[in-house]
Amino acid sequence: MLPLPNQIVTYSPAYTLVPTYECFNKCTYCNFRSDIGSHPWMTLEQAEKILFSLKGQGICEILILSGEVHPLSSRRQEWLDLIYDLCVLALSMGFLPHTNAGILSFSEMQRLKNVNASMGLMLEQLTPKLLHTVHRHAPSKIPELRLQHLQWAGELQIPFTTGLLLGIGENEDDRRQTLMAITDLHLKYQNIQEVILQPHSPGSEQTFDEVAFDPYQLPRVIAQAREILPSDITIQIPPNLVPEENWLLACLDAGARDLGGIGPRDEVNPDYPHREVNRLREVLLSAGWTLLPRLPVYQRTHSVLGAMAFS
Ligand SMILES: O=c1nc2n(C[C@H](O)[C@H](O)[C@H](O)CO)c3cc(O)ccc3cc-2c(=O)[nH]1
Ligand SMILES: C[C@H]1O[C@@H](n2cnc3c(N)ncnc32)[C@H](O)[C@@H]1O
Ligand code: MET
Ligand code: SF4
Repeated sequence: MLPLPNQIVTYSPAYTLVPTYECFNKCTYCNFRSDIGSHPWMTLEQAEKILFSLKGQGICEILILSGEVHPLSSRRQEWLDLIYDLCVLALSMGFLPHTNAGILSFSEMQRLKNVNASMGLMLEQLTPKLLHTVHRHAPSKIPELRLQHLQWAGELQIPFTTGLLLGIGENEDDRRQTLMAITDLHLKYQNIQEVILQPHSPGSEQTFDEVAFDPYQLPRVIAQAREILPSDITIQIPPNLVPEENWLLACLDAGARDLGGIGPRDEVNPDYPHREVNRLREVLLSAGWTLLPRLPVYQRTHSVLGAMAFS
């Protein structure tokens, strides 16, 4: 018997490629970035080897997640070309790219749209007070810039993932404001597929010494988000950052319906490995949920690449 639609929870079998860890921002919660010039960038030859080894493993999405090169740097064009070429390579090998490379210009987004099934950028939190704390040295996290990026993604009709980073110094009202801004953009452009509610999870590399977002609060925040967001936006949570199975199930009861990209290494939070997909499937099934894989595009209407994926 097929599961009822409201009993389905999805995930995307994914692998993350990192063009560069180098980043001109210094978000204090980041465990990912490295200093400019400290490591060589990924080469297409390296990427080809990795992608070749992934064939036949059921992986569909290639998440291209990058540190950011300053918009005025002489290497900006080379960086964007590398991201573009990685997307083309992934497509040519039968994968669907999803790029989150931080803040891009309109023309950069326009170019990457042609080689991505979908794209993403976390709004994090809109409150400007974070520019004095965790984002003090992170010009890419200026709220207006991120809103502008989302607006352009809407104008370009790019199927899009955004989200909130939770527990970085915001309060409940700040979260509500951020969720309302996402709602407004979606009502205008209808291109937001999912909103990630991402609990801040400390790792070994970061300078921010705040505690983790309390995972016991997550179901409440999900319920709040579900009340604000339009019903055609799916709420995504990262299962590796919710270690207790009962609480993961409580998150689903509260309205989360997607577990994001699941792959061998969480590049953003390498200290929190994923459970085996089979284990996740068992846990969910014990409470009546059916875990199913999905593509990085939800609908066929928004992008040519998306339509091709379903044909
Ligand atoms: O597609 C995305 N996946 C995001 N993911 C998912 C993730 O990078 C991978 O898809 C899997 O974790 C791979 O194992 C995050 C995971 C984290 O632990 C922390 C932050 C993120 C943020 C994003 C994101 O902005 N976009
Ligand atoms: C790619 C996305 O990863 C998220 N991100 C960055 N660092 C952390 C962390 N320590 N814990 C959880 N999420 C994090 C941010 O929201 C960013 O936009
Ligand atoms: N640098 C981008 C951002 O923060 C994506 C990767 S973050 C680990 O938005
Ligand atoms: S979170 Fe993204 S923008 Fe911030 S320092 Fe890390 S890589 Fe750079």
